[in-house]
Amino acid sequence: MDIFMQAALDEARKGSREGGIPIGAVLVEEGRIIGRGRNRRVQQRDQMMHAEIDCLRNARLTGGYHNAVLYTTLMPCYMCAGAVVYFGIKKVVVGEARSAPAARDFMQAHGIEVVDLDWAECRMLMEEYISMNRKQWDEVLSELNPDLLIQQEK
Ligand SMILES: O=c1cc[nH]c(=O)[nH]1
Repeated sequence: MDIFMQAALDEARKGSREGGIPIGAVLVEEGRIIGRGRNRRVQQRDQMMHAEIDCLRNARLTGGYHNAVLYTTLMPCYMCAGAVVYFGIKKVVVGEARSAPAARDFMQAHGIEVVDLDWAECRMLMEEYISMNRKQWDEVLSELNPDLLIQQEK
């Protein structure tokens, strides 16, 4: 069991209890969690508030995260992947990558190591959320840049 993915999952579950989208993230440096966050789109009515962004906003300032690893329950989207690249994070560990089109290739093209654990718990949490909130999740997906989606299908 990966304790850091478990911590990200705890964030996702917290989000779910708040009525939000169950995606969580933690930032880890030298074996310690220095930031935690969860998707708060619904709670704060803020479409920028993805789990990874919330996590980075909450992270302790250390003068860069070059030695940090980001754990996130869902493969990061392009916005979150951009933040990962911006902050020089070198490794991202992902709970699952099936629930949404995402930016795996973009991160790898920037030299970031991406580890996909494909955890059943992460998948099930999202599957349950999507089945009960189809309209809300479709709204999230409809925000994605269609050009990027077409590129992924190729
Ligand atoms: O919180 C979220 C939502 C969608 N995609 C992400 O990468 N994070």
